[in-house]
Amino acid sequence: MSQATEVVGNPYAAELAAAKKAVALAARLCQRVQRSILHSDIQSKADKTPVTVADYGSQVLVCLVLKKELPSHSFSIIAEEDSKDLREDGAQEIIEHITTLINETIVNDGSYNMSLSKEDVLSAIDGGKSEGGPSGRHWILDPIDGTKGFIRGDQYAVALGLLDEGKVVLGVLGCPNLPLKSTNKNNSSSFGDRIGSLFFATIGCGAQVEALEGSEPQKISVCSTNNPVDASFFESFEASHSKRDLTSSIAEKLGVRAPPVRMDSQAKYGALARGDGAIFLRIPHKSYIETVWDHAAGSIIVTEAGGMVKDAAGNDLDFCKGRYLDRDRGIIATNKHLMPLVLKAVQEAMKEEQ
Ligand SMILES: Nc1ncnc2c1ncn2[C@@H]1O[C@H](COP(=O)(O)O)[C@@H](OP(=O)(O)O)[C@H]1O
Ligand SMILES: [Mg+2]
Ligand SMILES: [Mg+2]
Ligand SMILES: [Mg+2]
Repeated sequence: MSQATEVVGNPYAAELAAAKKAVALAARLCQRVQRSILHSDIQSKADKTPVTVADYGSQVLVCLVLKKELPSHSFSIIAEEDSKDLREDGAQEIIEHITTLINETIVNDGSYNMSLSKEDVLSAIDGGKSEGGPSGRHWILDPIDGTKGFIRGDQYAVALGLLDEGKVVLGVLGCPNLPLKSTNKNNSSSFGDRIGSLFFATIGCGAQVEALEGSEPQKISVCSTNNPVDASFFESFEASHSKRDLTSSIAEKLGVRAPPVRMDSQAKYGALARGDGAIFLRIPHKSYIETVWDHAAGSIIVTEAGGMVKDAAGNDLDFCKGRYLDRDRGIIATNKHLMPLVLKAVQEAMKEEQ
């Protein structure tokens, strides 16, 4: 489909074009950092989860591109990172490194003739403090989702969504390490062996994928199986993010035969949306509270590809309660045939949980 046909009838065409540009540019910075990541590029946050120079750099670049490309829009963004740790004593070197990475990425891209100072970088990071909510428009950004995968050299995603009057209306997922070709033979395309996938969707317009560095977009859809025996399921690579005793008991109840496909980040939602697997299970420990940026982009890509995304009680995810997701524990994504069966198995497994 050409760019021109893509925008016809899409009320979010301008926002989608800006979001794709923002995610693609941020992904370039991430790819460069991942190729030669150093110990000094990584910090530990107060909650003991990691953050890298690329998480900060990606957040700044996404905000910068959205503001440049949509100058007449008021700008509110709920983003994962803040500058608190970068404002502590001893962080000068890391801020300098982040600033250099951002400025070099801007120069190499050539779209904007500008250079940011260290203070510009810190205040751009802090621009992500919006509380979102049910009214107005708010971007939702995970500058690197799957930071642990990113550090390991595995999958990660730059994930950007748009909330409009309480509903996620647009999502873009940049997955630099995900092959463009689906592993589902029924969805095989002419994409060859290229690595780097950009998934995107706007409400009512379907979901598509193209090469991260640009190619003709292709419509995608979730796999259509109605038999769980033929289904495979995705779960987190990190064992601490989703309880494996529960996911394996759910798979057993469903009769799923294939072993789980373990992958970091919302790349799982992208892979599910194009039919690489049939079910995504995320059942964190009871005390864990989900954030909106971990699911906004991925969930609209799956629903626009014909799938469903629910919490463990079968409710839709509610993205308009602020920075945290208001949901019953657990997130399940699958197609419309399998959802009732998976929900039943999830609820049974949770009842039996020790
Ligand atoms: N103990 C925990 N339980 C569940 N999720 C966790 C977690 N610690 C971190 N996470 C979240 O899991 C996300 C990665 O998801 P996945 O498991 O699908 O790779 C992380 O996103 P970030 O990497 O953006 O911080 C983080 O928000
Ligand atoms: Mg994080
Ligand atoms: Mg995340
Ligand atoms: Mg993140």
